[in-house]
Amino acid sequence: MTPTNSAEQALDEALALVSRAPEGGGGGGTGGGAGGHRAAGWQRARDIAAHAGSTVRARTHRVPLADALGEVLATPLDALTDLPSFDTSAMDGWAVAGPGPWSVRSGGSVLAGSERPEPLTDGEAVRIATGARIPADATAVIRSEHCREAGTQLFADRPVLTGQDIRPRGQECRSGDLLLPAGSLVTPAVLGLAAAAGYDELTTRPRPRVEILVLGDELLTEGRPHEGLVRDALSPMLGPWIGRLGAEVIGTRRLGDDPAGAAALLEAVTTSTADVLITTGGTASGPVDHVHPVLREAGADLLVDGVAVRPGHPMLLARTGSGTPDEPAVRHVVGLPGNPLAAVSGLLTLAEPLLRALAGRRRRPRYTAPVQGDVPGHPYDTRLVPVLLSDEHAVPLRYHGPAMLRGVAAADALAVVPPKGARSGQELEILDLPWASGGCFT
Ligand SMILES: Nc1nc2c(c(=O)[nH]1)N[C@H]1C(S)=C(S)[C@@H](COP(=O)(O)OP(=O)(O)OC[C@H]3O[C@@H](n4cnc5c(N)ncnc54)[C@H](O)[C@@H]3O)O[C@H]1N2
Ligand code: MOO
Repeated sequence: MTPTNSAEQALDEALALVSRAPEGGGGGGTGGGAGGHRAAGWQRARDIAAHAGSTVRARTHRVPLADALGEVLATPLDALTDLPSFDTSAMDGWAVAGPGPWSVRSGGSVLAGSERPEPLTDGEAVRIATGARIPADATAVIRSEHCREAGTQLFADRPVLTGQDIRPRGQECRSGDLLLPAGSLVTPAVLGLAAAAGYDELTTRPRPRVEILVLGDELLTEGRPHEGLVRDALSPMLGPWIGRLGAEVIGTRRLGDDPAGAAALLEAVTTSTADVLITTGGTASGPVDHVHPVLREAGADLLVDGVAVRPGHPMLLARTGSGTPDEPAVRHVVGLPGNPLAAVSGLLTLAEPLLRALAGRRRRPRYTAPVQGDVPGHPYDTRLVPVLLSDEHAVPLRYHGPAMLRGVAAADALAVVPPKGARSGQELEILDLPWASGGCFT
């Protein structure tokens, strides 16, 4: 089974043959692309995007614990207390002092959270709960199932070791110990640790702010496509997706293909309060594709202008502002192609590494999976193909054409198919979709 759309592939290959000159391997080189773009190799484009994000001066803020989820620690997490902060019982049972048998102290149990218990005298036992404070001079805790009461005496069923089932103060950490370094991702586990260690707030790097601009006159916001108009598939998809990438989406706007749309785009590129503008459509060389002209007019630096990847070829990354006192705001623009799967490709190729770096997050560890079935390749470009992940294989899905979302909507991940394709069983790099695994906590 070769679960690819071969007719579409043939067309893509034919187009590539007439529109670009071959570049050795396509994985790292550059070459003439759509509209004279200089396409970066796929991996190189990701590296440029990650580097662009890592060179922006980091902001920090102090937020309540719950708001820090998914952000990155801007300062080390030092313990504000010993943990545990008192000697505590690890089990429900008896705190005892010295060798047994012990005389049972009357007057109830020592419970978790109760006030400081009276010290034990040698030969004495008191009933104790898990998490309760150990009375001074106790030498061990005996689990309730390992001893028996007879009258006012307590007998152990097995030898009792000094210190058994007592968690001594500071066993996990001492006040001031480094628990996690700056740069750690705040996961649910980190929130738990921070709370245990006494934190109410954390100092983190704020999420990068993203504004989404959806370009196109042919887009409907409701109902069925008709009369050459299509539903806007990107507005509903991009906001939540970009949120899952760890960014804060401050707004999504739709702009027309007319001069007013171009003017609004120029204004956004030059004055938006977002760290990153993500545009869709208008990246190619059609009569109303005004992303390039607007970036030129804004004096933006084009860091990536086309990528040797299918779909998604005309995607771009640009930067405005230099971070100097004259131009304090550095702003990046990610131009995603309008074709919906091409936009997804741009999201994973450029937006994801850029946003990760701006958020201060480490790059995702790379991993591979063997592909099921031969996968045709583009002659020079990398392909990103929606796959389902089974226990053993990445299984390519159909409906992966640039204008289609049917494949990716059913997918766990995209597989990175090198130029010229892959043989069945070949290990392919896998790009997880943020909801499938390894995603953000948003
Ligand atoms: N002469 C050339 N033409 C094209 C080239 C090329 O190299 N030379 N590249 C093709 C490729 S590859 C892609 S991808 C597209 C990129 O086009 P744009 O980014 O300029 O996008 P548009 O032209 O505005 O739209 C393309 C396509 O996508 C539909 N679209 C746009 N926005 C949405 C949306 N929000 N929801 C759903 N569909 C959307 C739009 O209707 C078009 O069908 O350019 C090729 N052309
Ligand atoms: O094929 Mo274009 O590369 O993104 O649709």
